Amino acid sequence: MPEHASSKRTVDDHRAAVTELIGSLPVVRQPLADCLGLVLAEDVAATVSLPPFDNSAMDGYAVRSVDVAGASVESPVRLPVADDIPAGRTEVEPLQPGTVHRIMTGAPLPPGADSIIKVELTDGGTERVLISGDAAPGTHLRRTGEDVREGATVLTAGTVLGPPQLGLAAAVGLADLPVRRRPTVLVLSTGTELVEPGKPLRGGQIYESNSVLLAAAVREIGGQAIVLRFVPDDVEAFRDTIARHIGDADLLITSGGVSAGAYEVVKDALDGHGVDFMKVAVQPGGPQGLGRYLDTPTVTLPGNPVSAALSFELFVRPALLGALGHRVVDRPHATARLASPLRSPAGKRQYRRGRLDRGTVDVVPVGGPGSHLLASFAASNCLIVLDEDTTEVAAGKDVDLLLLDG
Ligand SMILES: Nc1nc2c(c(=O)[nH]1)N[C@H]1C(S)=C(S)[C@@H](COP(=O)(O)OP(=O)(O)OC[C@H]3O[C@@H](n4cnc5c(N)ncnc54)[C@H](O)[C@@H]3O)O[C@H]1N2
Ligand code: MOO
Repeated sequence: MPEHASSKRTVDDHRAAVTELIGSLPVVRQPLADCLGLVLAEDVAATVSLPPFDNSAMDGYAVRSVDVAGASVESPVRLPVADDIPAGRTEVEPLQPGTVHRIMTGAPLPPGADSIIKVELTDGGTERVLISGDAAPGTHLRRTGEDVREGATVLTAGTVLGPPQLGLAAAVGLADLPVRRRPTVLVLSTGTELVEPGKPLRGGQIYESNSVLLAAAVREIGGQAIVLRFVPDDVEAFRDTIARHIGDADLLITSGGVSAGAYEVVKDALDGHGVDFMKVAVQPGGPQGLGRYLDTPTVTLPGNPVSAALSFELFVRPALLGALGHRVVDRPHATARLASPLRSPAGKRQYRRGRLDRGTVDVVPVGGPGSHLLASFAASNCLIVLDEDTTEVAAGKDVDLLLLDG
């Protein structure tokens, strides 16, 4: 059967269809420890000010600045130490004129004190202390609310929660945060020829790699992947495996079994059961399927390892990022000079593997266009995008890139 480029779906249309299929994930309150990389779904406010109370920024002595005015090495001031305040003291006695309190970093400032003399400017005394430096009012003090005021919005909806944001949430007293919950994604590989890595390989068999790659790609963006051991090319076994696990899943991703062969298990099992199969005008990654199987969003990727990886990259990754609430779902683009000429099939958007190294202006194609060349993909850090109208690009021409490590 001849291929008609015009009857194929565009990359952008397929991506939009996958995005619509997956939709948005529900908002839940998640403990901070499980929020890394997730997106805040609502603004959140501080339950306390930060700092919550006036406190010392130094280990030293809380003083009234007038009591140490003019103190120096040549003319030190000796004062009685009336109290000792470690960090964590919840009750502090007021500071009486003419006395000091020994105080540690983070300990509450006693009423009446207006500055801190750090211990290095003293003899460190515990009964009486010799102070050989003065301090203007406010020295080494951390004031209530100077970082955050109680009730203020500290993190806004749409923020990607990294270590500093999670630390801030904890500091203002929040134990959990409203986020879009992690999607649970079933990853299922098909093919009688596939053998689990670590087991002996016979002629005609290959090690199964797609489920490892796809599960890692799901986890990288914050999803939970459940890898179902790949099933042989047997429609009933395939349907049984899915039926046993699909209940709790937000998405089913399969790889393999979707092209034109005699044993296309995914197609045979899902076609007419809520999943449609089509060709997308892309290379690699042409044969695709999507729909709802047993009412669960289902995306069927082609089996060639680079096809599966690239299909995830182009269609599933942005859809899952969008479902998680990310505002930026695209990889960064760049333009670079092509180091060696490339050809591309008319009517298809081709994604070639490339390397663009820091400080260089040329992008170097890595390996050929074949969708079985996994090592080339693993050695790349960008994709060279050759659009549907491009059939060749000469060396030295500018090309559009998607940066995979950006
Ligand atoms: N007559 C045609 N043949 C093929 C066409 C076509 O249009 N007409 N399309 C080709 C393209 S493009 C692709 S991509 C593949 C897609 O095929 P399937 O999705 O049916 O995948 P399989 O046949 O099951 O496998 C393809 C290839 O990839 C290897 N594979 C599969 N799964 C895994 C896995 N989990 N880990 C590692 N390797 C895997 C498999 O052994 C095959 O070598 O079809 C072309 N053919
Ligand atoms: O379209 Mo297939 O995915 O190139 O190898």
